[in-house]
Amino acid sequence: MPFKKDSLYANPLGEITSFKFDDAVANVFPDMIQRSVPGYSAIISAIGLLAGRFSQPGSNCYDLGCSLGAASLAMRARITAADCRIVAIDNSEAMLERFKQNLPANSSAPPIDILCADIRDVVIERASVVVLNFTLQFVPPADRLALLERIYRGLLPGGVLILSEKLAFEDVRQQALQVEMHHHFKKMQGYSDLEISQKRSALENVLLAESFRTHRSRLVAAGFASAEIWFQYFNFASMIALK
Ligand SMILES: C[S@@+](CC[C@H](N)C(=O)[O-])C[C@H]1O[C@@H](n2cnc3c(N)ncnc32)[C@H](O)[C@@H]1O
Ligand SMILES: O=C(O)C(=O)C[C@]1(C(=O)O)C=C[C@@H](O)C=C1
Repeated sequence: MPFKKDSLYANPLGEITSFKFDDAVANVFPDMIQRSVPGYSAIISAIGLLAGRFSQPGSNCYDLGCSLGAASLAMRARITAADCRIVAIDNSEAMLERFKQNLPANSSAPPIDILCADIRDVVIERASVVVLNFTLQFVPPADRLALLERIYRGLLPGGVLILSEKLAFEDVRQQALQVEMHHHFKKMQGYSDLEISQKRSALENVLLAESFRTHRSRLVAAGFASAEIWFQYFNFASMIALK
């Protein structure tokens, strides 16, 4: 199934419906995320490097909200610890169908189990690496602490959570500037003003971004020993939380 250029918001839409990870989005997702998230490729590569560093023999590496499996594949290419298993979970059938169809066979690399489930319901166990790459922002805020607590409990000593999110800023001028610069980034990637504004409306009340301060205090409340940003490009950041 070839992936196409994202033009979902290119024409005026009478009514803008809430953003969903449906067939239409899954069909264009690699192009959409690459042109929408500044630094996406760098983050995916680094997830592979971090999985190489943190994976422990006989452990599970989770990709929560895996979409088409970019982070799972980056981890698979870098894990050298024996008997690891990658568990990739998403609740979008449209995404997982395409992930399975495009998964290159590699019998010498860790197996990837692909599960269709809500990440708020799955058991996390014997984990050395857990990835939430632009997924927590779509989980209702009231459910975020419980999810992070379950991840923390499922991590082995020495385990890591890689949490990438669109950020919000407490300072009003910072917030306005970073959003403006993100929109400039999207224009540079070929999106029109109409595409940018219609997508923004579709994401309203669906993608709920929070500040780094909120993320860090929640991670600490969930049990993590420390949490730091290792990458940021405007209002998109990736954090490392250590057990
Ligand atoms: C922005 S995409 C993630 C991109 C992907 N991690 C990557 O690195 O390419 C967010 C994904 O999270 C999934 N998702 C959102 N909420 C979820 C939930 N409660 N349970 C499972 N998957 C969820 C969506 O279906 C979507 O595929
Ligand atoms: O396009 C935007 O403005 C975004 O916020 C980017 C974003 C994300 O951060 O997940 C939103 C939805 C799509 O899944 C791809 C990227």
